[in-house]
Amino acid sequence: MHDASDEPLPTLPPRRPESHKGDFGRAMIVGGSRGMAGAVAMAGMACLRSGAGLATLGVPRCIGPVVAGFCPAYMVRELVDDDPGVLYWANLFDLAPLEHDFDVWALGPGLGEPEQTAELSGRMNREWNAPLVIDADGLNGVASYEERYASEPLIPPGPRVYTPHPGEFGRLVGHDALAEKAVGADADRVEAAGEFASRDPGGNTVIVLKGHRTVISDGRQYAINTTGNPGMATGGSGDVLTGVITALIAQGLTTFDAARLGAHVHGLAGDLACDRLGAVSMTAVDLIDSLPQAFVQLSAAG
Ligand SMILES: NC(=O)C1=CN([C@@H]2O[C@H](COP(=O)(O)OP(=O)(O)OC[C@H]3O[C@@H](n4cnc5c(N)ncnc54)[C@H](O)[C@@H]3O)[C@@H](O)[C@H]2O)[C@@H](O)CC1
Ligand SMILES: Nc1ncnc2c1ncn2[C@@H]1O[C@H](COP(=O)(O)OP(=O)(O)O)[C@@H](O)[C@H]1O
Ligand SMILES: [Mg+2]
Repeated sequence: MHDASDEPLPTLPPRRPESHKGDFGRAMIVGGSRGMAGAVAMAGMACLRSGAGLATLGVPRCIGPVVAGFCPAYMVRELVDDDPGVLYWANLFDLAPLEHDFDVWALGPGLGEPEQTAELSGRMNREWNAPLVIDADGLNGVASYEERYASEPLIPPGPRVYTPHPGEFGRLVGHDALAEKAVGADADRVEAAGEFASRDPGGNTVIVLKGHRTVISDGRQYAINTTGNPGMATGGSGDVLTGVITALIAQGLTTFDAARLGAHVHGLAGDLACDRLGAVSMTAVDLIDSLPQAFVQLSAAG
C-alpha cells in the first residue's frame, strides 16, 4: 500500500470574491437521541466552522428544540422518534427522497441504541449513492445490520468514510484478529485499516481508524496523522471530527483527501486548544472553538 503521509496536504480551493454558500456544499448530519443531543450539535457546529455552505441536522423530534438552541447557524429537521427518544428506523423512507438534495450526508453522532437504528444505518450504507460519513452509533448500527440481516457481501454504491475508534472498528470487523491489530503498532493499524477498506471491491470505502496517530486508508494508499494530543481524549472529540470531514467533502475534496486533511486540522485544533487550556481542562467544544485558528494557520502555511 502506498504511504501518502509525507505528501503535501490537500488544500481547499480558494474562495472567489463572488462565491455564494451554494459553492461550499450542503451537508446533512443525521444523529442525536435523548441524552445525546450534544453529539450531533457538535458535529453540526464543527461542520460550519470547517466551511460547509449549509448544514442541516436531522434529529429525533424530542430533541429538536434542544439541538436548535445550541447554535443558530445550522438548520434542524425534526424526524419521527421512537421510544426511548431515538430515531425511528422507518425515517429511511422519508429521507430517501432527499438523498440528492445534499452533497454529503453524515450519520451516527449520538444516534444511540444501535439495535433500534440498525436498519436505518445498514440500509443507508447499502443503498445510497450519496457520499456518506458514518461514525459512532451509525457504525454500530451498520455492524449490527450486517450481522443480523445481510446475506450478500457489502458493496456500498457510493463514497463512504467510516470513522471508527478501535472499539467500533472491532464491532465492524467482527472482533477477529484484525480488531486486535487496530490497537497495535502503526504498521498493524495500517494493515487493519487497509485490509478492511480493501474488502470493498468498488474501492468506495475510506477508513479513519482513530486514536493516537489516526490511520486513514482507502485500501490502496494510507496516511498516518501526527497532529493531536491526549487532551483530545474527551467525550465528543470524535463527533467534531465527523463534522470536519463532512464539511471538507461538501467543499469538493475526495473522501480520502477530506479524511486526511480533516484528521490533520482536527488534531491541529486540538493542539491549539491544549496550548490555550491544557490537556486536563480542554473539552470538545474548545476543539470547535480552535478550528478557525487551525484553518487560518493552514492557509497561511499553504
Ligand atoms: N455529548 C454527547 O452527546 C456525546 C455523545 N457521544 C456518543 O456516545 C455514543 C457512544 O460512543 P462511545 O465512543 O462513548 O462508546 P463506545 O462504547 O463505542 O466506546 C467506548 C470504548 O471504546 C474503546 N475505545 C475508544 N477509543 C479507543 C482507543 N483509542 N483505543 C482503544 N480503545 C478505544 C474503549 O474501550 C472505550 O471505553 C456515540 O453515539 C457518540 O456519538 C460521545 O461522543 C460522547 C459525547
Ligand atoms: N491521545 C490522543 N492523541 C491524538 N488524538 C486523540 C487522542 N485521543 C483521542 N484523540 C482523537 O479524538 C477523537 C476521539 O474520537 P471518539 O473516540 O469517537 O470520541 P467521542 O465518541 O467521544 O466523540 C479521535 O479523532 C481521536 O483520534
Ligand atoms: Mg465517537
